Amino acid sequence: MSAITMRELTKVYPGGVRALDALDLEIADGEFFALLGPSGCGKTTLLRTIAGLEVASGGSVRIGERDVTGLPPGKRDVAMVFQDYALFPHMTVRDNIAYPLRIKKVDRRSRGSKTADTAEELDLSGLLERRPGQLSGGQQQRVALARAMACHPQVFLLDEPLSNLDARLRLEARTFLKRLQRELGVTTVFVTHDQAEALALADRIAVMEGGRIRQVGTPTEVFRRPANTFVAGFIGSTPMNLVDARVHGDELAVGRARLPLPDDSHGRVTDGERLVYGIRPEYLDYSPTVVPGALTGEVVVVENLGSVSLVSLDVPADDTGADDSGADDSGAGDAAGAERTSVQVVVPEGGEPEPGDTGWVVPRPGRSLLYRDGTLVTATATAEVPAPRAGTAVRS
Ligand SMILES: Nc1ncnc2c1ncn2[C@@H]1O[C@H](COP(=O)(O)OP(=O)(O)OP(=O)(O)O)[C@@H](O)[C@H]1O
Repeated sequence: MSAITMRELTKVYPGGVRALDALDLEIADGEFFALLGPSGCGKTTLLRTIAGLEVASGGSVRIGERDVTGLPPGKRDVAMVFQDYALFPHMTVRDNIAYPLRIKKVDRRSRGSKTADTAEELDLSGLLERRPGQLSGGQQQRVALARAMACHPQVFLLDEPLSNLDARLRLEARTFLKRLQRELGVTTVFVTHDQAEALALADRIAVMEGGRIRQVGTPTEVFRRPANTFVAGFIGSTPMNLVDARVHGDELAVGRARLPLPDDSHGRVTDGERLVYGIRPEYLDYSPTVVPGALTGEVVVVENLGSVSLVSLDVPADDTGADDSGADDSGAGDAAGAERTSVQVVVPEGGEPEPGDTGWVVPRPGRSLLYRDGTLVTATATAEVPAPRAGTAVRS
């Protein structure tokens, strides 16, 4: 078990693609850590560079006390599980699990006992004589994990560990993986492009873009307080509402609505300043009746998500004329096709409106965020993040 520390880690592929750009990251001993981001952001390159399968172009990787930057994969004491599991098709499950022990020249007797123990732990004892082709996807995944575990490495590296499983098996495997990691307590880094998977599994998440890290935090932190609009748009099963706004005294003008300034923005914004107002659809309450000052608009789409619906409202976004010309009061702004923006709100079962209805949406206290030039305007202290409740609104 070990911490992993990366300093100014850079990887430039032949041809000039800068897949990792002077990246700094610390992963704690025993942590279950997710690398998350869109395709091409450098997740797999980072994992492979920790494993030693890619050679860093600059910077360093430390595992525990050791600088492993120049070491080959076999000398790093890490085990990697590949997306396609990379099992040997001609070998039995037993031989697949024992393979790395054989490479390490572990004697036959302890090889046998370690293989049996690991198989037992992963519920594979009854399958030891089968070949990979005779196993289900979930069983193959467990064999790949067993092969990685048999050597008791300091670090597990998992590349999209659940992506080859169908939706139901994936949920099962998720629970299994989380329990296993907790029991073993081995520092584990996994790559995923699925934000729901990262939120559900990880102790902490690094959200990456273009070879850099845009935010590192617990699932609660990245969900509730995305550090920038990139993370705000990427995390969450429905993206955060991000709407143009203007500071108006101690209020915020969003379209024609006047909202209270978020608590932690007091003293950090100036009157008249243009910012982006962010609020998650889960943290807005829908009202079919007038709420003075609230955001209001026409319901355009109602999507049924099971126990809740996602309601999209078309909200007038343009507040520029409101104070200066009084044109808004005449309704001329609408007729002239004033800018509109879409605001989404999660509505519980039974309260869904119909398309064409007029609705009002009210932010829950403490959930509104402000972004200046794409960066969160905040006091930054994570202590300000309310403690997560059981059954938090993070959906997966
Ligand atoms: N062997 C290579 N040679 C040249 N460029 C590469 C190589 N491997 C990856 N790249 C480039 O490096 C960047 C990062 O790729 P990487 O595979 O690390 O991204 P990723 O976040 O894992 O993406 P995905 O989710 O699609 O797997 C991409 O622009 C990719 O095209």
